[in-house]
Amino acid sequence: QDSGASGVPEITPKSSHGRYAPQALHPELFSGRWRDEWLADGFLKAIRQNDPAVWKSILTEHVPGQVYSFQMVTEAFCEMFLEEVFNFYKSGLPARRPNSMNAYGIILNDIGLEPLIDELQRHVQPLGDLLFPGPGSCWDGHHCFIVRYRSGEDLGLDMHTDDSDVTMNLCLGLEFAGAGLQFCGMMGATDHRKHCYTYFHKKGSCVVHLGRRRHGADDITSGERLNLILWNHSSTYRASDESENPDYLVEEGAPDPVCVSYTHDRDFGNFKEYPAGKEHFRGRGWCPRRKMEYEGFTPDCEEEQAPRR
Ligand SMILES: O=C(O)CCC(=O)C(=O)O
Ligand SMILES: [Fe+2]
Repeated sequence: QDSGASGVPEITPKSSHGRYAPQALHPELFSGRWRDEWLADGFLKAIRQNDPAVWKSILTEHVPGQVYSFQMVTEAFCEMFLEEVFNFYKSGLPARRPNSMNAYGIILNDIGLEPLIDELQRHVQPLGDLLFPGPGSCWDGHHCFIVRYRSGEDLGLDMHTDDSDVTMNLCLGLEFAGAGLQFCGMMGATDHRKHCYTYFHKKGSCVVHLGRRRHGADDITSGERLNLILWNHSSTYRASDESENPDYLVEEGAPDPVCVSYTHDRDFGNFKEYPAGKEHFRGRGWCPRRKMEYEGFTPDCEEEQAPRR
C-alpha cells in the first residue's frame, strides 16, 4: 500500500460494514435490487430477453474479440450513486483502499453495497459467457471498488493487469478531460507492451476486457473522475490449466512508450521519466521476465533487485 507517500490519507484496515447503511442518503441502493429506471434501456432489454443477439446489439466492439463497451446505467443513476459515495466520504467512516495503486478509492463491499453488486454481476453474467467463455463463465466472486481522480490526488493510473478474470469499468462522472484508457497486449504475449487501443470514458458506459490485458489510465487534464470497477472472478476458470499455467513468450521488440509501467517494468526509464515520487520503483520491476526480453533490451538500472515474480 502507498500509505507512506505524502498526501495520502491514513489507510485503515477495517471496514465500515453495516455502519454506513443506516446513514445512507439513498437506502434503495442497499436493498440489493436494481430498479429498472437505473438501467440503460438496451441493457434492461438484454437482461429481460437474454438473447445473445440482443446482447450483441447493445455492444460496441473496440478491439475485435477483446475490448467492448455498452451503456449500462442512466445519468440519473450516476448522479445518485455519486451522491452516496460523496456522503460516505463525508461520514469519516474508515474504508480500505481497493489495491496498492488506488490511494483514494473505496471498496463497495465494505460500505454495505455487496448485495447490489452481487445482483449486478448476475445481470452481466450472460455477457461474460458470450464474450469470454472461460474467464467470463461461472462467476462466483467479485471485487468491486470506486476509483477517484482529481487535482492534488491521483490523476491517472499506471499500466497494469487486474487480479480479475473479466473486468467491467463503469464511468460515473463527474466532468473531466483527458483520461484516455490505454489498452496494450495480453500478459505474457509477444505484444504485451504494444499499444492496441485508446478508449474514452463516457458517463454511464461500461468497458469490458480481460483482466490479463495490460491497461492504464492517462492523467485527467481537468475536472474529476470516478469510475466503478467490477473485477469478476471465476474459480472454475482459475482452476483450469490455461489460467494456472499461462504461456509467457519472448517480447517481440521494444515496448510502445504508452504501454510501459513504472511499477512493473525493468526498462521504464529508457522510455519515460519516472514520475515525481515514483523514482523508488527503479530497479524493482519484473517485466519483461528474465530470458523473455526482446532483442536489444537493457534495464534502466544497473543494480536490479531480485525479481518479485
Ligand atoms: O481509471 C480507470 O478507468 C482504470 C481503472 C483500472 O484499471 C483499475 O482500477 O484496475
Ligand atoms: Fe485495471
